[in-house]
Amino acid sequence: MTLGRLNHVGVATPSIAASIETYRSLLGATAIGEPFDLPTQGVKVCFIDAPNTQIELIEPYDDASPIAGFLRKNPAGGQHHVCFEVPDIDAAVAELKAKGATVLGEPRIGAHGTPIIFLHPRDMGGMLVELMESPGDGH
Ligand SMILES: CC[C@H](C(=O)O)C(=O)SCCNC(=O)CCNC(=O)[C@H](O)C(C)(C)COP(=O)(O)OP(=O)(O)OC[C@H]1O[C@@H](n2cnc3c(N)ncnc32)[C@H](O)[C@@H]1OP(=O)(O)O
Ligand SMILES: [Co+2]
Repeated sequence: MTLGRLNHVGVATPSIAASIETYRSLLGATAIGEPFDLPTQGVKVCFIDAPNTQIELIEPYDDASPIAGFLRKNPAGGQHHVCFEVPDIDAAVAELKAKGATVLGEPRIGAHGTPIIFLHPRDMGGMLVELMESPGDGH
């Protein structure tokens, strides 16, 4: 497995609209994508571009959202996960499982339209790590 670029930092929020305003007013964010729903993953998503990576704002799509528990513990939201790119998600999953890591679920299509998986925080020193297969356009 080859660790690739940091594709995005996932930030959980109770309100994407409020977070957009914070990034715009405090940090001068200008490249703010249109929010969109990803019901298959239980979240609403909005990407804010930085020169070398993205902030992925995620808000629960419904009460069954995988981030609902996180927001109950952290009502104001906060850093939720980091996502690194890998060249081949299936090869990465096989290698990680062989190393005894807990891969959460099966590869499924994420917000960039390529397959993703998550490693359990206990395998990564308390940090939720997402791996995504590199998109063809490099972004
Ligand atoms: C996929 C679309 C988009 C994309 O980029 O394409 C996204 O990234 S959407 C992101 C939302 N989806 C996910 O997060 C899916 C993977 N996450 C999970 O399966 C769960 O959230 C899981 C298993 C990490 C935690 O589940 P849950 O919150 O229900 O369990 P617990 O509250 O019991 O937590 C267990 C243990 O993990 C710690 N924890 C939970 N969330 C995080 C986190 N974000 N970062 C670090 N640690 C986390 C929690 O504190 C518990 O620790 P413990 O020491 O056992 O108390
Ligand atoms: Co993500």
